[in-house]
Amino acid sequence: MEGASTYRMPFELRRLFATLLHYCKPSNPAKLFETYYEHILEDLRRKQSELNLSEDQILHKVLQGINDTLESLGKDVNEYHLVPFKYITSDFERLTREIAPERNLPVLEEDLLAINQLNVEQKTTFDIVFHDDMSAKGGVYFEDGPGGTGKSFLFKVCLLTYGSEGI
Ligand SMILES: Nc1ncnc2c1ncn2[C@@H]1O[C@H](COP(=O)(O)OP(=O)(O)OP(=O)(O)O)[C@@H](O)[C@H]1O
Repeated sequence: MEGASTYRMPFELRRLFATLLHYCKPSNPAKLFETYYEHILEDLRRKQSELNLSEDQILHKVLQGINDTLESLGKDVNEYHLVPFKYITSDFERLTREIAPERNLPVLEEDLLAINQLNVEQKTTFDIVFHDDMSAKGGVYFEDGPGGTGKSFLFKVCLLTYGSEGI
């Protein structure tokens, strides 16, 4: 952790910290957490005044970052007793976590133009999906077809449209 803290980004340190907890089983996780706490929250500290974050909210976000990695390893941050209270994730945070990676995808200029390139089948599917969503009908859609027929292309256009509409 000490070496990594000099050249790794804080969010990477949270991931590394979680990985260490899981694979290296430190004898005193709370002490390790306390020692590197300021390193693993540096990014949040910088945004603290801009986002008006309290110390409790920063701690919550740090635990959330660690827990995200631990959950992908089948664990829970509460098992390590890093803090003297139970960490609880709200349903909203869970939902945001699923959506956030999609929202953070880099958008290229060519991607923004892709909506004008949809072929007839892609456009028909796109219209069905967005008509349903705009009319608040919503739904779950299953996209299938032979390889190379443009499923990923259509999916990318749908994602970008969702993002730009703020849906
Ligand atoms: N409407 C379109 N206009 C221009 N290029 C397209 C269009 N649709 C798909 N393509 C291009 O065709 C190629 C194959 O498309 P895509 O990867 O979306 O197919 P796919 O059905 O997801 O394939 P696979 O099932 O093999 O992953 C890609 O290079 C993609 O950019």
